[in-house]
Amino acid sequence: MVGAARKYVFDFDSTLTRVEALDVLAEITLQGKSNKDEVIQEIQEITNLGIDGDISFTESLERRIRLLNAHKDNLDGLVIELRQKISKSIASNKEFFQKYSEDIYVISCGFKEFIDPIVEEYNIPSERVYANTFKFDEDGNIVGFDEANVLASHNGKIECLKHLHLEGEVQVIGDGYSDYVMREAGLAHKFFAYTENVHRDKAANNADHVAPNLDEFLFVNDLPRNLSYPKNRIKILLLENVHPDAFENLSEDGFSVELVKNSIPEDELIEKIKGVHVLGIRSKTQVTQKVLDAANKLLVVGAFCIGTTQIDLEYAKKKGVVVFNAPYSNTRSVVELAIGQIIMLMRNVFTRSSEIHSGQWNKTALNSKEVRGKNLGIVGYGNIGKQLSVLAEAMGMRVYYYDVADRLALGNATKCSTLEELLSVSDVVTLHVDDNKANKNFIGEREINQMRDGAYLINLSRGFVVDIDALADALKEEKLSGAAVDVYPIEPRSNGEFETPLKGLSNVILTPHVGGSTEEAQRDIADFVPNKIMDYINSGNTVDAVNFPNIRLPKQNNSHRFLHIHRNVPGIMAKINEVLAKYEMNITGQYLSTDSEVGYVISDLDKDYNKEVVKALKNVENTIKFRVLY
Ligand SMILES: NC(=O)C1=CN([C@@H]2O[C@H](COP(=O)(O)OP(=O)(O)OC[C@H]3O[C@@H](n4cnc5c(N)ncnc54)[C@H](O)[C@@H]3O)[C@@H](O)[C@H]2O)C=CC1
Ligand SMILES: O=C(O)CCC(=O)C(=O)O
Repeated sequence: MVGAARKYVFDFDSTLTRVEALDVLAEITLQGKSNKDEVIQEIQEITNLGIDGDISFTESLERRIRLLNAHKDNLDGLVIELRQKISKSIASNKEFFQKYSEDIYVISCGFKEFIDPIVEEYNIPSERVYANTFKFDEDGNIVGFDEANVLASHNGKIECLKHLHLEGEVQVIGDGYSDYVMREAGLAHKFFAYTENVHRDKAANNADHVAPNLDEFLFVNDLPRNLSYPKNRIKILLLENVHPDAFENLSEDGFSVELVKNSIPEDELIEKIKGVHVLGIRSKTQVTQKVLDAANKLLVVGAFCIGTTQIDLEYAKKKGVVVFNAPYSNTRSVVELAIGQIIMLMRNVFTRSSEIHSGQWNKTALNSKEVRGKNLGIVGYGNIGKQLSVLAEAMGMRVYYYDVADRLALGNATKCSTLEELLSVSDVVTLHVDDNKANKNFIGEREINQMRDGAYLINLSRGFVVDIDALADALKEEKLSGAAVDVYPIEPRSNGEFETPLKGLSNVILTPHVGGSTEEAQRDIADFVPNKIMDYINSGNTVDAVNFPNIRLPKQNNSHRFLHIHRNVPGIMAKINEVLAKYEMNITGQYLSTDSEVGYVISDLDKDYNKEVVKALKNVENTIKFRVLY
């Protein structure tokens, strides 16, 4: 860690706090006034003009104080509000302020009356806070400010810093141009543009370093910090148009997120994955061995869907890459579409509709049937199959199901012991088997021939499950009365032209893999998967991972957390603890979970650690990945 000679000069508004204090004061003083919104907007505009140096600071201050119409009594309320609005990463790094208090200064064009009580809690005494002071009249109204204070004048921060005669390297951390000018004037050695709350181009473009939060500032200076690796340095790549909430959730937590609309082919992904820590995909992107080999930083893959066979799960595990999916978020959406398709097929609705679209009136009951009393055959009685079973029974259908696993029958559903049995009794067969590659061509010519003449087939599972040419032949030969297909053996990476042998066939409902594409499902996925990702990145928890031993260990205060992923060979745990003992680390919590291939251990340890221990743990034989969390 760096010696105490360096001095740190912090701005207050929008740096130490998330807000501009005078804006908050305006909210308080203008409460209930009819022109509140206009006045606040005017104050904000004047604030920004002053911060960016477009009007003189003195002018900006005078104009704002006039508009504020504030009283001394309003200041207590302001301090209470500001305490709630400390910048997130400032609040989580209190330790730095406590340890380096003697070297920390606040130079602000705000007011000591509200800055002092806030920074006092961060161990910064009033004598190291340089700011303006208010003028009050005898009734306590704020009527102005001390004009003699250099900070009330344009470029006052330069004068203030000059008078301080600070020794050692001086670093300025602030969001505005008025902070940068101290560096420009040659009084500070470095300027960090602080963008956690507001990104001002003028400050960022002139900065020696842009710090999206205090973690970044502490990281580049190798100072004590809450997170060993700042979140803004964690790169997340989200493909296939995942719901924008996912971007919001992950960006809000501080990660650097890139959103790409479509899926990308293997050769492009091999390039793009370099330096990426988290990859988010849906069903199209293939995460192959080659992609995983190129992924030099990859920690997690989030499948924003149910299916995960597009990812080489075993190889990912071998590389220490954890995979999460959203096992239930779109279940109901698929079920509702299946229900709709059963009715539409049996009533021949799409045929009747197409006729009218082409200018033909054909009122007929021919081949139009109620679903009540008909036999529905569900193949794959998992989450989707079971829910469909319940809804179909509520419509009066008789449900039969077949599953390779032993599944409890819901309601009055009848279990079939073979696929053939199910096919022979069903008026409608609907496929909900999982995306296991062993299910390729599971329904082919032979199986279709085992179906009842005039039956219907629905495939909402995966395209490769059905031999699509055999299905097209059966429809053309009128062995089947209709089909609904949502998934295809080969699907395009992005929206555009598409061809299938089923195109143009009568009573065939074709949809572009939208079984799970409802607003509700996509929003739920965009909440569920990012939460799993954040839980793993921030805490190391792997509960609900699809390819990894599951662990959850509650966060402990005043400890460091080490995550160690290793090949599951005998004696590794002993070796890890041997290293920890050698470096006199006190273990305050430890949890190991293994499967046949890998072991994953989380260790919580006493506060301070020697950096050599990190090297030693990485060097333990059979280590796959090692990460210090905090
Ligand atoms: N069209 C779309 O947009 C969507 C499609 N899906 C597909 O639906 C599938 C099913 O989803 P869930 O019900 O959540 O999965 P699940 O894993 O809960 O259920 C799948 C069931 O299929 C059974 N199964 C697997 N192979 C079988 C076989 N050959 N014969 C009989 N049973 C077999 C399994 O034992 C399991 O009970 C997903 O894997 C995915 O491929 C899921 C969501 C959206
Ligand atoms: O909507 C998607 O991206 C894929 C849906 C799907 O097939 C799944 O969840 O497995």
